[in-house]
Amino acid sequence: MPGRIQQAKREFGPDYMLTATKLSKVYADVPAVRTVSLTLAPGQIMALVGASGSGKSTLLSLLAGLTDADTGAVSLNDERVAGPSEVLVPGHKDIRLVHQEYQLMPNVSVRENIRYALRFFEKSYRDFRVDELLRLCRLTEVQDRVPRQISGGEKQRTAIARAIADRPAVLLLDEPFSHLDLPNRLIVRDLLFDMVREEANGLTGSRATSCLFVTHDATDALSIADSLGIMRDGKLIQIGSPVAVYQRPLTAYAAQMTGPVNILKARHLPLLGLPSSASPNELICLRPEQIVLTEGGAVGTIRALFFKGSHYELEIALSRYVLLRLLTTRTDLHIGQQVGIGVANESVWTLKP
Ligand SMILES: Nc1ncnc2c1ncn2[C@@H]1O[C@H](COP(=O)(O)OP(=O)(O)OP(=O)(O)O)[C@@H](O)[C@H]1O
Repeated sequence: MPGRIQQAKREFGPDYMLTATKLSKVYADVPAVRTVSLTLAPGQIMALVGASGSGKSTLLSLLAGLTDADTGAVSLNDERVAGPSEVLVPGHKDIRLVHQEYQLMPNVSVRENIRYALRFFEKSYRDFRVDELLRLCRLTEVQDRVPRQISGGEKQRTAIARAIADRPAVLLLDEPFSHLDLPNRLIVRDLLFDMVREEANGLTGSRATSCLFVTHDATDALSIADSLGIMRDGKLIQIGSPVAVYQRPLTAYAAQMTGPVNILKARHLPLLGLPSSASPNELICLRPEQIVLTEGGAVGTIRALFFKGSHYELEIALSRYVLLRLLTTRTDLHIGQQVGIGVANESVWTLKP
């Protein structure tokens, strides 16, 4: 019924743009976050990828209003998100952060954990929404169990269900995939994807939730995010579409954070049958899938061969110093075999130092 849907939209509030401007945070003498600026639009999924200690969790906590920034500001549309030292109850009512530890209430059931997030809603809507969330998050079967009686994946999904129950404007997730096996990763991935997409497209009639998640593994980030940022030593060093960051990483670190890659000095390009570069010490990157096995190309020796299910990953030595990784579906190869390889010149991408 259109009337009810419009009503729901009003109850859940307007769409929000989250903006961080030059955020910085130093712990003792450790600069955890350094002048980070970003914008998260309604209905957008952003992923931040970075090594352990690069400042991802601290940044999430700053964005959620749970840590005071030393400098810079967070705002939701035109409203500043206050830090914990400025308010009685830390956090912002329209921003949810799901921690790595889930933080479920230990002594109440899964159902009650989710229901609690809806305590200010009318009972009939609350019951309807809890059932809907249990179904969406595949928790119906375990709804009467307490957290210690469910698996890690079920805990993770309960935490997400609780966080999205009242359709926050912004959902922040700290390593949502890190402790999950493949089936659970896919469930959580699809859940986030559907939630943001459906609501962004107006299918549920409520406001568009935007989602920012941090991870040290880019695999999920590449497939579900609209925007991918790379964090290093507290800095957001690159941000763009997953395709752009994957294909055109600015640095060796950004290349390595977004997937398997070969990084070599430009002076070795002739070994691959490519023209030598004007700057021989420049670093270049080549993704493994951009190298093909071919007759008549540069010749190398297979040093290692790893079965990956749908394909093999090969390590091919072109010289004593140059080892390349590439992918193939060929099944007739063995270690020590000499093979020809080919690389298109346009696949080569020069990195900044
Ligand atoms: N409460 C704290 N007190 C002191 N230093 C801290 C504190 N929290 C984080 N740090 C430091 O700040 C830096 C960034 O930590 P943060 O947890 O934000 O990184 P991260 O990228 O989320 O790491 P991980 O992936 O391992 O969770 C690290 O050097 C960490 O040791």
